[in-house]
Amino acid sequence: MFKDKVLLITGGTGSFGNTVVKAFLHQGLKEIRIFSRDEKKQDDMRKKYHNPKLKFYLGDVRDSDRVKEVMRGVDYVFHAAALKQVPSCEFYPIEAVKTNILGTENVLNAAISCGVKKVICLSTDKAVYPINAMGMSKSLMEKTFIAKARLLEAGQTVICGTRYGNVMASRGSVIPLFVDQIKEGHPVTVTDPHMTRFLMSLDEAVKLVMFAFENGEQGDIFVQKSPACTVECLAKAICEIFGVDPLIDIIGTRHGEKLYETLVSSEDMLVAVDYDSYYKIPCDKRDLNYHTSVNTAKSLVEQQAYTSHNTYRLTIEEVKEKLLNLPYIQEALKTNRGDDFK
Ligand SMILES: O=c1ccn([C@@H]2O[C@H](COP(=O)(O)OP(=O)(O)O[C@H]3O[C@H](CO)[C@H](O)[C@H](O)[C@H]3O)[C@@H](O)[C@H]2O)c(=O)[nH]1
Repeated sequence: MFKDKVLLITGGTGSFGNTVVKAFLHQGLKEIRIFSRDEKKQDDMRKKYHNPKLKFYLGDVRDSDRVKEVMRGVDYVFHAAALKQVPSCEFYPIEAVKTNILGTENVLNAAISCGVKKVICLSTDKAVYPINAMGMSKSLMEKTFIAKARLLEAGQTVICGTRYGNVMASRGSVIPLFVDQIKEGHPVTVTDPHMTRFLMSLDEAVKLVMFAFENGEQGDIFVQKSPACTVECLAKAICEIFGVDPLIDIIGTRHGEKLYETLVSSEDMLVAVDYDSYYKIPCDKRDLNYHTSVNTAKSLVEQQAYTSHNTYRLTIEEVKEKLLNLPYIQEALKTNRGDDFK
């Protein structure tokens, strides 16, 4: 499917981009374009892979002209560029609007006008019943691509999306933070021990995008069924892996945080299609003339949302097993054995 094709990854120097590149660089693609803002990260990636099929383009999704230039000749887009830290978006919400919503609109407009075959937009569980600026901006990103998808005709760009839970050990997230705190001999800072988050690995995130890529039709959103754990359980599991006694500082919930996350809302569960490991939330293709369309909408009966509180809850042992499979943790354990941290 990828043979001789050009793939563009926006925000491609991040954890997701690196995992995709590792998985697809030797899969017969003609070119993988990495579009991102940070020249240092691009240079690091260039040196790391040292492969002529990997092309780097500096720029920002906020700049529509630049996005158009980079889009020429592209077959497929994985749109991962985003502001994704919850607390920082709370302080600078308009920055989240510019990158996550307007940036997405630029990417989609350019993709449609350049005849790109398919775009997969990466979203998050925080876009469902959003209470923080990051989630709200991602929710509007979803609305933006669904609205565009609804108007596109057969043969035009297909736009669909994926929603993730927390990707374990992604940059700036809690797992590397806890590991650093342990290495420095500090207590781990837990916001609320009872807070739950869906856990998925980067490999699973890439598999989800590939599932969406292979199965997605106009406006679909795909979600991976994922287990969850409490933050306390995660903190204890990491301490045990590194052989230190769990020293926990409770710091309280940060701006914009929820006790639990929702991957599929109660309303979307009514229409969600079950694919064993995934849910597909199809696009409601009706237009505004509701009185003329055949009524395909389901009545709003109470349906349980799919949340990190009601999904499978991992035990400490199970979290440890998942952590030990992460290259990040394996690397951290290689460089420092437990006794170094005490
Ligand atoms: O010092 C800290 C920092 C965080 N946490 C907790 O750890 C959990 C995970 O926190 P992260 O900062 O790793 O992740 P968030 O849930 O805030 O958001 C993350 O998950 C999102 C998907 O839901 C996006 O991928 C986003 O980019 C990513 O930061 C949260 O319950 C948080 O309260 C702590 O206990 N202590």
